[in-house]
Amino acid sequence: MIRLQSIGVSFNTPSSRRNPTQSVEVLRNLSLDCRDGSFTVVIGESGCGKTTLLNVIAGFLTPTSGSVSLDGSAITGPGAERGVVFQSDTLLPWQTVQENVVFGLRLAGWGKEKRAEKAHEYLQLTGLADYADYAIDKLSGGMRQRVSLARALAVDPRFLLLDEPLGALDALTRERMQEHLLQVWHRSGKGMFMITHSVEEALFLATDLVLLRARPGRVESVHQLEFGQRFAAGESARSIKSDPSFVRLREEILEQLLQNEVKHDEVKYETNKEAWAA
Ligand SMILES: Nc1ncnc2c1ncn2[C@@H]1O[C@H](COP(=O)(O)OP(=O)(O)OP(=O)(O)O)[C@@H](O)[C@H]1O
Repeated sequence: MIRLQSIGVSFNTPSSRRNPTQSVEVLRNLSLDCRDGSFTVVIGESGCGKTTLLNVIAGFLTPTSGSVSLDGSAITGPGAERGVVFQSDTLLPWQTVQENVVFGLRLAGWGKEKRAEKAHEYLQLTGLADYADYAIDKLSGGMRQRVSLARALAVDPRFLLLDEPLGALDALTRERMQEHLLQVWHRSGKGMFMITHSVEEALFLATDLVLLRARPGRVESVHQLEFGQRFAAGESARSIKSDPSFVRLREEILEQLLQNEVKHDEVKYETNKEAWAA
């Protein structure tokens, strides 16, 4: 289990001559548990500290206060047990799909045959088995994100940390990718920690939906959900997303996010209403 205890993060901002040591508090007293095999999704207004939180878990950033641990051992830097997938893929365009997927294994000294075996396993899991020899630049955005997912999974992490992995995709591809993510989560048994701006996506995927409140970033509420499990058990995405309990919760959370935002900025309320609902 990944455990965040009373995390605080402050950044020194570009200083003025009058106030050379200005610091901005981004996260305050944030505690959260990410259980093995759970699908934790974090949502909250822009700038509330979601990526900062992911960076703390990934070990890219040391918190100013508090502690972050994996099974009781302090996280002090990046580690193979926590794979990261970013919004824009970081694939090597001159290599094939398969070469990209086994990139980390090659660095770890795996032999050719074992690499091919692993690649096959994860290309199957992400629905890319027929594209192993394709060049990266011949793939669509959704396929590229699936390659990123397969590459992160191939080194067998305990947790996958996903920073808005579907944010750059068109609406239809995004829906398909949500389903893919749930299948991968269900079949691989990995713990997922994901950031999104879409309330519907968060509700559909999460077992643990975390709402962050901004300035400074802190946990507002955590919802235990089972819509994703229903999809994994065979119910269709459309049936789940149109279920009255899903729609009601979507509206409640949307309203909560908008209320939080309006407290900061009256104008934002109207302009952001559509974006949240996307
Ligand atoms: N290295 C840094 N130095 C100074 N300020 C930073 C740094 N990293 C992030 N911030 C600030 O911390 C705040 C939170 O940023 P973060 O990227 O974590 O928010 P977010 O919720 O992920 O935002 P978004 O939804 O827009 O991606 C922002 O105000 C940002 O400007």
